[in-house]
Amino acid sequence: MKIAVLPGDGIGTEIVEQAVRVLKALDLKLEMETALVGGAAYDAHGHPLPEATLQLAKEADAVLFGAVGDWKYDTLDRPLRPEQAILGLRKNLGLFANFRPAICYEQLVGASSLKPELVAGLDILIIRELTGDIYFGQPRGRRVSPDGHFPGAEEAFDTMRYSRPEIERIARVAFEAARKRSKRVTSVDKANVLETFQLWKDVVTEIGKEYPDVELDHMYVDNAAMQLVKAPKKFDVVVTGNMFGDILSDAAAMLTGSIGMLPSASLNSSNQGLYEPSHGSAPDIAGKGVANPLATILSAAMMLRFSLNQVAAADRIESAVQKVLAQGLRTPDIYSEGTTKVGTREMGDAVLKALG
Ligand SMILES: NC(=O)c1ccc[n+]([C@@H]2O[C@H](COP(=O)([O-])OP(=O)(O)OC[C@H]3O[C@@H](n4cnc5c(N)ncnc54)[C@H](O)[C@@H]3O)[C@@H](O)[C@H]2O)c1
Ligand SMILES: CC(C)[C@H](C(=O)O)[C@@H](O)C(=O)O
Ligand SMILES: [Mg+2]
Repeated sequence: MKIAVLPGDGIGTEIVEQAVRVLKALDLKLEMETALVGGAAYDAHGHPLPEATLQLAKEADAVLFGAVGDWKYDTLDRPLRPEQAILGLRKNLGLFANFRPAICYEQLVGASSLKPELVAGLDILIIRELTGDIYFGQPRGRRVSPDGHFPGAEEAFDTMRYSRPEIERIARVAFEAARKRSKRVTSVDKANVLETFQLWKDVVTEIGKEYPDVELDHMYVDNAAMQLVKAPKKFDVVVTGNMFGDILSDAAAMLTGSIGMLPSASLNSSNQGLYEPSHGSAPDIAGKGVANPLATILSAAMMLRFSLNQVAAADRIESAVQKVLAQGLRTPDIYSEGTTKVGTREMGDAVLKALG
């Protein structure tokens, strides 16, 4: 089983290091090969997603990804910016289905910015479409405005678009996932304003008829953002487009205590997957050894479960994470009084030890 390990930038290298240590300790005969990606690859090779890195990812059974980006690259031409690496991997590998489970572990109820009773027992799954929407729609660009409110002014534009098959396949992913959980799907859209999301709603409703055992409801994204902080436990599986999913999953992260707790899996139709924390390279804390590695370690567990068919090993990692939280160990992002503050590496050490 071959894993492409792409740490990337900022805290990406620190957190992936811990996940790799955990994977190695499992004795699974995993072949891991590391490559540069993002700003690190740009610095070394002049491109955020070098051909060799893309090739490695394509040939691997799964990809373990850290994070990319730093403010210092924000003035580069867009194709050279670090973020294009993760977008390019998603597109090139066809990783259209992004799973972002937001689980509030019992020990972290107090770490959430919401009242404990709102998040205790929370277990929701955001399924984000990952290769379409305004992220990839053409045309896009900057130009002199030919019309509009200010003809002749500089303007920029992007295109939001979804095709029926793109919506059908992500809807099926959501309904199938719901069948294994509490059989409820909330489809989040903006059909009251956008054609793209009227089609989204129509198609999800049609596919829903193939799953009569799953209850489907629809919610506008603005309301969904509000409900997510008002009564998050009312949700089970949430399915939505690329951009709304990006925003709602960061919001959902805080229900779990920290964005440092939110893992993710991005799958294609052959179950090849890329596994990464939902957060970014966190330049504000990079190099300080304080980043929370648990989202990445939990992403590695998802990799074992979804792409490598190593369910027992995935269980071992997830129980080890629960154990270290029960021991009271906390990186600063999830720290609260009465617990023990540890750094990235110490948290990795503790998970290793707790693997048993
Ligand atoms: N998939 C990715 O690679 C990815 C995802 C999101 C953002 N980014 C990039 O990361 C860079 C920084 O973006 P941002 O600041 O908006 O988002 P971010 O997720 O990197 O950080 C947001 C906040 O959360 C904190 N944080 C994030 N991960 C943490 C962890 N594991 N432990 C503790 N605290 C953590 C950060 O310190 C920061 O205060 C940008 O260049 C952005 O484009 C990359
Ligand atoms: C870095 C960026 C391209 C990425 C996204 O917007 O998808 C990130 O925010 C994420 O959530 O994975
Ligand atoms: Mg995001």
